Amino acid sequence: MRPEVLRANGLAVGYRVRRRASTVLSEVDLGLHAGELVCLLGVNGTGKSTLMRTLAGMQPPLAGSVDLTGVPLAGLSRVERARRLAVVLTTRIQVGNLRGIDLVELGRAPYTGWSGTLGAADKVIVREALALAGAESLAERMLDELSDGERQRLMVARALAQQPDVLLLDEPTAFLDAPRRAELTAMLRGLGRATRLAVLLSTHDVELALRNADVVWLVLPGGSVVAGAPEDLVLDGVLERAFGGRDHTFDPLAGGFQVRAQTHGTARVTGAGDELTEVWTRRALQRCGYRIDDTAAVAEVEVGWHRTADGHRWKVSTPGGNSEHDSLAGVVDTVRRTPPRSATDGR
Ligand SMILES: Nc1ncnc2c1ncn2[C@@H]1O[C@H](COP(=O)(O)OP(=O)(O)OP(=O)(O)O)[C@@H](O)[C@H]1O
Repeated sequence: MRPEVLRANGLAVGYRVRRRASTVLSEVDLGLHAGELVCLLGVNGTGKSTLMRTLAGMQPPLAGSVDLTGVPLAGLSRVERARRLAVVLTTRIQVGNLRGIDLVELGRAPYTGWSGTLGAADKVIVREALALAGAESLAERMLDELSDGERQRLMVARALAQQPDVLLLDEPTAFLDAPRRAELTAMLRGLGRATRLAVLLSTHDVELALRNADVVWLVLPGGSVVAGAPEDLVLDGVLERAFGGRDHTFDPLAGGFQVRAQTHGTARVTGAGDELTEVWTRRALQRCGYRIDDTAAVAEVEVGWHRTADGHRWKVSTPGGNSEHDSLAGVVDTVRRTPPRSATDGR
């Protein structure tokens, strides 16, 4: 069993407003292990940032305690804490006249003493951190000239330069484009495997978390947190309960969210032998508000396809007649012109 590097014991997190406790999450009993990538998921305002800040020692717990590498966090000095735990928050940093590398070098502060002078070994660690975060090309750039995503990568590099046992990141992918998000998540996962760094990151990117996390901590409505393998949380229906809403639903087959569209009727998809075309044909029909049921006795829309020399050709049957198309845009256009079920009822 990998050693536990961070533990929440009966933790309650929240705020004191006019001396009254306002609890956001309670009875949090969770452990983070060396080398593990844990993603913290939950809908807006459920307490992810509050939990992160409490685990990082940036705000006091309302009850319970946090242990860092087996030692109560509350008993550690700032320097001892900074050598074991690094935090990356989304709050915009106020930067003066600093280059990228100057920011990353600040990550060595817990090791350089009062002088802040970096030795040769510190400089190697800073360069390594820049490389790991994919931020080498940003080293000489001025911080106030960088995009949010570029600055975020430098913040991750600064945290890595701290050489912590535990890395906490609050929505680190918020400012990143999709490839950069996937890249950063994969890098953090790889880092855990290579260096035994334990990473806890909060994110709204559920699909990315499901594909990458070793464990998901899921904040449930009502203020509790459950932990489990991502696949188990999907199969148990817990994820749908946490995220499903009036207007959207979590599709456990696709592993993603769908708008709960008003159903225009039923569609049958009859093409076969080309999985990719099948998936995107189904998605196009769902986007138009159709429920897909290939075995339905009655369907308002039927779509089949076959390969052609330069692509695909789709055949569409609707109550209005049959048509053929060279693209899914043509299919969607035709299907959208099909009256919804209520209008065709009683024909
Ligand atoms: N300083 C504060 N004082 C009192 N209540 C606060 C304070 N900061 C946040 N809250 C409340 O605590 C709850 C949890 O907020 P938190 O920011 O932790 O949620 P979150 O899950 O991180 O949200 P999001 O996904 O929107 O970032 C919210 O109801 C919020 O209004």
